[in-house]
Amino acid sequence: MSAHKVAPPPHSPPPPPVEHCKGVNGLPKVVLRESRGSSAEVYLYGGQVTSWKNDHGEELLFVSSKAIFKLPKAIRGGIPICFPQFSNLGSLEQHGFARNRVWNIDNDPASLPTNSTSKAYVDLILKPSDEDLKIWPHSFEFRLRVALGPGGDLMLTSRIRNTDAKPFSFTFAYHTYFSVSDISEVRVEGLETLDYLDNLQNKGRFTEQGDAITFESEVDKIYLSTPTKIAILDHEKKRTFVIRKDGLPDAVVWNPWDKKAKAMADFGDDEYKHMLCVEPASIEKPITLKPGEEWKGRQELSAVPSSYCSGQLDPQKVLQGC
Ligand SMILES: O=P(O)(O)OC[C@H]1O[C@H](O)[C@H](O)[C@@H](O)[C@@H]1O
Repeated sequence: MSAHKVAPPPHSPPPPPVEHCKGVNGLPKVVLRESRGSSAEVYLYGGQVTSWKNDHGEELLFVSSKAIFKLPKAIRGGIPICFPQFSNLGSLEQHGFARNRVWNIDNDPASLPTNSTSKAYVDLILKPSDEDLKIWPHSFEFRLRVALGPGGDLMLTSRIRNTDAKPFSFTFAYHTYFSVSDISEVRVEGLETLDYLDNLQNKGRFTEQGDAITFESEVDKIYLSTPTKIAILDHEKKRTFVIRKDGLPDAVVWNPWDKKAKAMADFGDDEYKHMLCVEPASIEKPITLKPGEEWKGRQELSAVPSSYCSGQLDPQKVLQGC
């Protein structure tokens, strides 16, 4: 008799690829999920990615335990967007205002070519308010797409259009905070032998010497005319981040180290050991847009096991995408 046969439990539906919900302090955020398990979170505050997890649920970005999710302080970690000014290179506040404005969902994004079948993406838009126009008198539309690829890659595409009647110029960076096991075990490949401006030496211009970039003290450098691919090798985690970028010739490398860490209210004293910023940017040569023109800048992040390259931390293999 089959009277006692228990029906199999109903399958719970898979979580949606895009979910709009509330984050810290009730701030609106969007969660992206890919079917194999990777995920990302984007706050409308700052248009800022604050989480990127692989399909094992491991966090790949650094966000400070002391981050303040409250206007007007930018969120410390994830991927703040520096626009229309990087650092203090102009009359605006440090890193411009895009990172501490509330962005909107863009329900009518002008079409972007998609080369992926993923539905896990969101389009945001930032337009200047009347107050913004007083401090930076240029009309623009900034469209940001954040997308997760089927393999868990995180892609950010920025499109900035001049909707003004006169040209304007800006500098830009994706201020990406990577999570690393131990900064002293990390190497960056792809920037060796390049020229850089050293923020710790009055932006003086120097040429990088030696093989790879390793870390044993504070670093704050703007590498110039960098290749489209940069790798961060985390020896202890046996993980390599590969950064691919387009439209962004420069790359900032920043770690505040112990003294600066202590001086930052929204950053833990020892957290510098577990983060590294590598920031695809356009700084040395500001971008100029004529009325009606649009600029596009992209960064694509992947995290691969270092053993992916046959167990060798061979930078050339990583950079060639073996
Ligand atoms: O503290 P923030 O305004 O977020 O800036 C954090 C850092 O951003 C960049 O990496 C700059 O090159 C650094 O000079 C700066 O200290």
